[in-house]
Amino acid sequence: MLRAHLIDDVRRAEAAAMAHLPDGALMQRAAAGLAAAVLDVLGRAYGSRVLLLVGPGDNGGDALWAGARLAGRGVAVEALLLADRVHEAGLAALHAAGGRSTRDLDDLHDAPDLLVDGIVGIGGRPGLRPEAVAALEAYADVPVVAVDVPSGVDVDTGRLEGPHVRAALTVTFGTHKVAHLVDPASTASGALHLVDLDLDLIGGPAVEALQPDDVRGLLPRPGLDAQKYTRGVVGVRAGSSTYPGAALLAVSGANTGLVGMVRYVGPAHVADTVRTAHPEVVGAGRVQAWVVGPGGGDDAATMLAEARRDGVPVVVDADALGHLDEAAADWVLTPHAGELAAMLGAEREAVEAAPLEHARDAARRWGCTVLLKGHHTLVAAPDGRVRVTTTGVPWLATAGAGDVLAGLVGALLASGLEPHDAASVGSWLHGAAATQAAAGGPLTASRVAVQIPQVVRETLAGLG
Ligand SMILES: NC(=O)C1=CN([C@@H]2O[C@H](COP(=O)(O)OP(=O)(O)OC[C@H]3O[C@@H](n4cnc5c(N)ncnc54)[C@H](O)[C@@H]3O)[C@@H](O)[C@H]2O)[C@@H](O)CC1
Ligand SMILES: Nc1ncnc2c1ncn2[C@@H]1O[C@H](COP(=O)(O)OP(=O)(O)O)[C@@H](O)[C@H]1O
Ligand SMILES: [K+]
Repeated sequence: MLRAHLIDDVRRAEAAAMAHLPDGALMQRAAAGLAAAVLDVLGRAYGSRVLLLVGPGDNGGDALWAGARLAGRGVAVEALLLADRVHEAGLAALHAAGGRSTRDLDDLHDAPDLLVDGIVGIGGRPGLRPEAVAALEAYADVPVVAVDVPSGVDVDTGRLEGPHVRAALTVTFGTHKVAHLVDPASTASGALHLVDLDLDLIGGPAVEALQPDDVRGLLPRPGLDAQKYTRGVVGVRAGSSTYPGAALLAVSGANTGLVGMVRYVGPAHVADTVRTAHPEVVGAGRVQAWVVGPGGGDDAATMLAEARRDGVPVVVDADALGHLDEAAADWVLTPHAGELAAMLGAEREAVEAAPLEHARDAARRWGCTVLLKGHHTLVAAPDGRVRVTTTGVPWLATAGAGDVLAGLVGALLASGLEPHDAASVGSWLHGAAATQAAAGGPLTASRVAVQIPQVVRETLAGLG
């Protein structure tokens, strides 16, 4: 599991570690990891040029000490000092290793190969000062390696307010931070590299992200004595004359072999189309979970009321979300930002600016799991736990992809996974299937569903 902690928990763990370590030991570990990661990006030391952007705190100190190490390896290192006072020992070390520093952007001429953003770290307030913005604008085409976090982002919430760094790589220390994983700040973090500081983090993670091993441990697999009914039956109530395709896509997400049987209930002509494409699918009967809503149109309210009567877990998606007055604890709601905004009486922009806060609010409000779709989909539980999906590609933002996801999550619920696991494992598989199917190019929702068994196969085999 990849875990992200809040700043206060990081500071507590750092203080505990420093109590029994020599002075500066943690910063040296951080700087060594940072220098190694920068060298990796540069590919060679001699002939490379790096510019450090240095702010007033220990984040700047990390950058300066790493700069000293890089200068010692033959990299041409300059530091632009963006504060009246910077980390003294770090600056002295940089100078001693042959690096140079200035306070004036005009002293710098040729563009470096790489910027190292040591402006602020976990002590930073959101936004950047004009001097920092000017330096970033002067080298807008140069890739940035962020130290700990891209400066200017709101580290604990993932919000973006005001100017901030856009990193190609963020080298972080001890544990991940919320802004690395949660939108919109995750889009400013680039690739992530964690330098282990051997911290003892006592507080639980603020958010976590499933890794292939976690998914392998959670995936349902049939026992030797399995029968189709013991593996779970999922039912899909979706589609209408206006949107017959949504029924097909939801069924294709449900019918990937993860349960013993799939039922479809909907208009007769839609049911015919569904069974032509998926001959395994049967009609009404007992299920262990329902998927309700994709393409339901005006029938969505009835679909939801009928599914509710069975007292089994329900995935509530798309049109059905507009008819939700109450939910049971074992339900999963799967809105995108626009749908969640309507559910909460908020503006879509407000949800997009603070998805973590809104997903948590919704999970508490309805007392069930809420899966908020987006670039990094969030799965929030009513007790505040949140998982974030880091698989997937932007090509997945395509019509019908959400219908496939709803079907897949429903199948995992029917197989017996608890709602938080079903939603987060489903979202992980959905993203991984999209990445594989897209293979660097465009994608349609149908292709995502077709790819799911292959992703399951590789995950079970430990190839993920
Ligand atoms: N906590 C840890 O476990 C470790 C922390 N280290 C480094 O220390 C950093 C935290 O250092 P600090 O606590 O000194 O804090 P920062 O270096 O993040 O900066 C805080 C300083 O920046 C100023 N400031 C705040 N917002 C600003 C803004 N938007 N623009 C300009 N100035 C701003 C503040 O007034 C304060 O002087 C971490 O991010 C990491 O890089 C590492 O050296 C090693 C381990
Ligand atoms: N920028 C993005 N990067 C990766 N995945 C995305 C991005 N934007 C949306 N997605 C994913 O694409 C899918 C779109 O679903 P949804 O909005 O419900 O569309 P539809 O209703 O047409 O099926 C969701 O799984 C969502 O997480
Ligand atoms: K930084």
